[in-house]
Amino acid sequence: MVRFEGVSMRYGRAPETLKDISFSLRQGSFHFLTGASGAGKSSLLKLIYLAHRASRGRVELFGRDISLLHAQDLPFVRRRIGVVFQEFRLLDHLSVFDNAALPLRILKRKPATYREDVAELLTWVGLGDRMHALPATLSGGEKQRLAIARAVVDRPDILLADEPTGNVDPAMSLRLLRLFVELNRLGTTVLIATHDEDMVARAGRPALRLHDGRLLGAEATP
Ligand SMILES: Nc1ncnc2c1ncn2[C@@H]1O[C@H](COP(=O)(O)OP(=O)(O)OP(=O)(O)O)[C@@H](O)[C@H]1O
Repeated sequence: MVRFEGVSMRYGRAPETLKDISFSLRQGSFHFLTGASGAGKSSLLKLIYLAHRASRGRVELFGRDISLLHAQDLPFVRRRIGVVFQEFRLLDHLSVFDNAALPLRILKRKPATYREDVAELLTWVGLGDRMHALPATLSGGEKQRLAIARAVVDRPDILLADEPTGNVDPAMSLRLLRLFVELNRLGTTVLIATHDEDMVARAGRPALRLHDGRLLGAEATP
């Protein structure tokens, strides 16, 4: 699903943020990505969701070297990847329901085909009674849960989540973890960047550990 071979990346002319990273994520696997603030977790996710290019090495997605993808292929590849951004990136003028349904709206699916599923998903993340609200009226934790609902609504092949439980209480964190586990059980490859070592321990899943832009440890390659 995802394969990095000797990958480095830098922002502009700055020194390398990620250095010589190699790992692979098999289809259907579930990993955490841990490391101190600034270790490079978000940067590594950016390489996978094609928001940034490697400065060295090779990144493969779905068995294809991404440097060989044509520009017109990029939207199709991106569509297979659900992303929970650290800063949510919700659309302020759309309701909670329409934000959650956004990937389906972009695909021009008919609302009648997804209305119930989206409502059920929003209920699952505890937003069943906020479906008609605007994002500006939500708490930080509610925004985070909406961002998660939007990322998983179209059952992506890969789910990337950047600190997805940073703003919620332990009970909701557990509930969201169960949502990720359930999605993974249905076949989605999951990679969650987090500081939450308790969640990592509880989940009993392998972790890729970043330190100062380098990947540590034998756990890194499943
Ligand atoms: N857009 C950018 N331009 C320049 N430098 C950046 C940019 N984004 C991140 N960096 C730098 O890259 C390094 C890694 O940042 P990154 O956000 O990937 O770390 P992180 O492990 O996700 O941190 P956190 O847990 O605080 O989110 C940091 O030194 C950061 O300042």
